[in-house]
Amino acid sequence: MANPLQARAEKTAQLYEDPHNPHLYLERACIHEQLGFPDLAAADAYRALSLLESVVDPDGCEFHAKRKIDTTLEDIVTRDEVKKTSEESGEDEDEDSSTVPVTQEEYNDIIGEVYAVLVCSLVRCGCYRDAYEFGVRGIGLLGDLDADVVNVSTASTVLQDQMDHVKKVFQTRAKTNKDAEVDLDSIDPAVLPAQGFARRVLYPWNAHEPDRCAPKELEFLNNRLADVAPKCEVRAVALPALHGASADDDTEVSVQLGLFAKEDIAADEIILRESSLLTATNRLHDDLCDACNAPLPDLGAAEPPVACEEGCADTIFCSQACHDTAQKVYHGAICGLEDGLESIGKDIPDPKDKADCLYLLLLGRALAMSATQDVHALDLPEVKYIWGDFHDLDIEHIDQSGSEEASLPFSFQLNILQPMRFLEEMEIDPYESLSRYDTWVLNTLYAKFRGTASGRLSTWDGGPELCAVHPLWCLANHSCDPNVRWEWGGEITFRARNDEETAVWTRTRADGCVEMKDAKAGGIAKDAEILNHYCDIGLPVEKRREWASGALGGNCRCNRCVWEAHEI
Ligand SMILES: C[S@@+](CC[C@H](N)C(=O)[O-])C[C@H]1O[C@@H](n2cnc3c(N)ncnc32)[C@H](O)[C@@H]1O
Repeated sequence: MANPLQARAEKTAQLYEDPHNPHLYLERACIHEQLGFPDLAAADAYRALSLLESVVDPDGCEFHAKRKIDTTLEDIVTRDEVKKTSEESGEDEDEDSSTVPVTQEEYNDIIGEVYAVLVCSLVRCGCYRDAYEFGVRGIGLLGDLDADVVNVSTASTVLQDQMDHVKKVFQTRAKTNKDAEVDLDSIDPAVLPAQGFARRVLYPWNAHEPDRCAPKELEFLNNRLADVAPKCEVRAVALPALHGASADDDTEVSVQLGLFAKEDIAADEIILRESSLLTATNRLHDDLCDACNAPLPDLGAAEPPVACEEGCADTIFCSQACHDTAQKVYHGAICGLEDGLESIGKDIPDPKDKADCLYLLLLGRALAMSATQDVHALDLPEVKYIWGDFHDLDIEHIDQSGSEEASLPFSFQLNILQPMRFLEEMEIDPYESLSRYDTWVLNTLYAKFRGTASGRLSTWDGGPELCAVHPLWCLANHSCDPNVRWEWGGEITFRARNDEETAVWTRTRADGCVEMKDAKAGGIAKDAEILNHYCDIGLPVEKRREWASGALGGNCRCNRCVWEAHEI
């Protein structure tokens, strides 16, 4: 392929014109595979598969596979025949005379390759559970097809090879005898990992990401900050680079943003108050405001809770103001559609999956915001300027074995299937809306949320139940010797620490003596950086590093950590 990026752009443009064409999704999946994006390839192959299913089960599918007619006589004849048949039967289902339905022959031609690409891509991402499910389905289906059908035997061989790989993963996970033969039917899919990884990168075709350190963008952010934190300012700052190879080089820096004090700030002063509608909860039938997640007032209060008047029975707001804002910001597009949407990502039995599902719900809120405001999700002000912790991308050198860049949790359920369900429940055609909600857009949203969202734990079971992105609050960097505390009720706040709250540095010398450094005074001096804490600062250095490494992208190298770990 001459230039895969160019080929991808051309194929994507064709898809925008011809969004229900499974051939094009399969072709783009192959380009994504070559570009080293098996996650995007899996999503395209799944779109092709879902559309192809309509060929064999037209009544069971909402979206039907069709393609723009080309100028061949055959296509024109087919189009005219379809038109005649629907006129005779009184149907006017497909008024679009520029498309023809995908035929059974076309289905037979590509179904094998679609399964092969889907399963290979899921295996490459490490999503073995869904790779197994589709592999078994594909092998069964291809077995039923005529062996003469084009590509079937090649695809069957590919699927069998992939299943051999899945069997090995199963044997390792289930700790069974490695030399024993494993029967595909005996595999318990629950033993296989469902979550793999995708590259966490700024996609070369992503034209939505701003140059956050440019003076114009800094001015924009500072204007927004004026109301939320009048004594603070956003500035560019050089932080130690903490990812992978850079982690060993303590001179390498990453230029990012941070919050700074514009003037002296007294101890205990609240310096930032921010509320956000980019929130999500996994509690069903909640007693929290649907918009800001503040507790709902009592029914008998002077200003009682406000229900959605369009019949969303479980959508309650803490005030008329939250109701009105919600309608404009995110609820407009989903008003009246609560029943279908309610079941997605909530009531998760396994606590391990709860945090990941909260990110899915946050994604759902971002989709609702985008649809309500008719704005691309990556251009929403709550999203556009937040940190995505992207790794550098070398598109010329693709590491097929999986690379350090592949650090974004990725699963078939959370990145492909459930987002499509969200769109369908929102009455948005996921194929026609590809330019807005393509998988790379969703991955970018996830990368941003995973780097910045704050979570709240349930008072019932200690599991995560609430999360939100506060786009200005999250500009503050971390230190294990922070100068602020944060609290999150309806709004999130920063309060300057007082003398009793600043961290005491402690380390044990080789001779067993404990060394301590006097804690700093509270308050924040003009021009000092506002330093938040992403972990409990009462923990010892190893534990703090362990807890904060996910949010930081590596081991903390703040002054306190470096001193306590005897690195200076
Ligand atoms: C919530 S964001 C903080 C704001 C971010 N600097 C920005 O430009 O928007 C978290 C990211 O900031 C960086 N960061 C925060 N504190 C850091 C620290 N003490 N050392 C190195 N990097 C830090 C890490 O890259 C981390 O993934």
